[in-house]
Amino acid sequence: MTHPLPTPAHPLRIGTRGSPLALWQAHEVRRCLMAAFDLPEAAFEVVVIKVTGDQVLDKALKEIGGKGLFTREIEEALLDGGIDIAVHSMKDMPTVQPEGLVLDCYLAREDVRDGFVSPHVARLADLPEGAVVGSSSLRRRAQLAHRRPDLKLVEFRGNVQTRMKKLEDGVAVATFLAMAGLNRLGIAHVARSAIEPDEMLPAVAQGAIGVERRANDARVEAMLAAIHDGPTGQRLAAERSFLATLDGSCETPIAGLAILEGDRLWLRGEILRPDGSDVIRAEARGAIADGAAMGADMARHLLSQAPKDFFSWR
Ligand SMILES: NCc1[nH]cc(CCC(=O)O)c1CC(=O)O
Repeated sequence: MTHPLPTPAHPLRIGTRGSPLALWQAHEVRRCLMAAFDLPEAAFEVVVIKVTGDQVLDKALKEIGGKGLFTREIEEALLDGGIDIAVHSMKDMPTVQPEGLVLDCYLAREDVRDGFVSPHVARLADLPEGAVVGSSSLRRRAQLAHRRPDLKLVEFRGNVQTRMKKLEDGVAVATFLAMAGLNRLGIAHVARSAIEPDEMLPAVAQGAIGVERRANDARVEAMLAAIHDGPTGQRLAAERSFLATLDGSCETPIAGLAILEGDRLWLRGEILRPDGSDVIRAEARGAIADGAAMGADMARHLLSQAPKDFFSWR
């Protein structure tokens, strides 16, 4: 390191949302940096930033206007210099960052699968005819409606505890949470089973933590390079290029997953109508270095297959 490292007197400020999962992720980034540079905990300061998306719990996310809802205030703090890095769930991140910010550091990816959460039913396939399931994710709702048109879908938001209470109260018999979040919070047991990607393809970048920085901050750039996970970067390059070409966000019914197989990359993607009446899927295999091009090609292929009115909900 040619740059001075942070010290307890001049700590590196890590910006995050205040949810339990977001805090865990910020502390994980701190742990990685402490280990990489042999620094004490006091060389870092975790700064909690309130974001619009966390304060509006009574409305469906898509009503309050999706993109950047959980990130805007954090990115403003980063640009203003109030924080030095920002930690995000990559699943929630738009594919384009504001001028002056860069998002190219990813920690090693967690479990990418969705978890099936239910006090009564062991697996997705065991849901009885007409069962009520709770989810506010446009992707999960569309995938379920497609697979099981008999199910009744209700909106479900709030933290894990709130959702578990709703299940106990009988508001729904099951819901879905990313296994990554449950694993990180040490509560994977609330999921009765993990849903394999061929049954429910996860959201692009699900399970990956990203660290955003100012483009002109060379010290932070060098520090983040030390904790970046290359394979996760290769997978997200393909998935996020797919998403970018579709012009989607985490609140649109788009799913995508890249898996590395030796020196090859296997990419799967799908787009759905929100009511599940239609799904268009594709998959491709190619060289890892071609991941971004594969993602864009796959997106264009899906778009060319989609009927004219497929995106009329946008
Ligand atoms: N959209 C909310 C969100 N963003 C990231 C995660 C989970 C952790 C991850 O995927 O990295 C979740 C909650 C969920 O889908 O259960």
